[in-house]
Amino acid sequence: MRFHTRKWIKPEDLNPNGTLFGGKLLAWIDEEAALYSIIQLENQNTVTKYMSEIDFKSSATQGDIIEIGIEVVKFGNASLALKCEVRNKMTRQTIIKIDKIVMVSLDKEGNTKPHGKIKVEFVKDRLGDS
Ligand SMILES: CCCCCCCCCCCCCCCC(=O)SCCNC(=O)CCNC(=O)[C@H](O)C(C)(C)COP(=O)(O)OP(=O)(O)OC[C@H]1O[C@@H](n2cnc3c(N)ncnc32)[C@H](O)[C@@H]1OP(=O)(O)O
Repeated sequence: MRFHTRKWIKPEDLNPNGTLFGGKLLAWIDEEAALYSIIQLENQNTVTKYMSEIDFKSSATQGDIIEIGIEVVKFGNASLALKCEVRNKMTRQTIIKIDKIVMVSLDKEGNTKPHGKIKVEFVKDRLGDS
């Protein structure tokens, strides 16, 4: 799994108990999954369809640095299934794991649109040699 994004936990990210607010973390994960999928599928009209069980294994507190990892589970027809792990950058302790996030590629009318992708592509490969 590649951990693309790091976040520094600030006061505005905390719940009243002084630990990382779960909703904030889910918003970051959703954005990460959306951006990853938009780039992979080369379609800005890509939406979150499904998230499997969410298991908060540990928390984070102010000043912690966390990192968000995404890995492809499966390229479907219009869908892209991902898995996600968020961990503490320093301790490597897992904060959350989501086994399946399904993103779906849509057309301008909001109907599913086959994306035609079968494997992870890297931007450098798309640019070619020129
Ligand atoms: C270069 C950089 C540019 C940057 C540029 C930035 C642009 C900045 C834009 C940011 C964008 C952010 C986006 C954020 C993410 C949201 O916030 S998205 C908002 C929340 N999500 C929604 O509103 C989606 C609402 N749902 C829907 O509209 C409809 O359910 C959908 C998505 C059109 C799908 O309709 P449907 O009838 O279920 O379609 P269906 O054909 O049955 O299924 C489609 C696929 O989903 C799969 N699926 C359906 N249900 C399930 C399920 N329960 N479990 C698993 N898979 C399922 C199916 O198996 C199928 O897979 P494929 O066989 O095609 O591979």
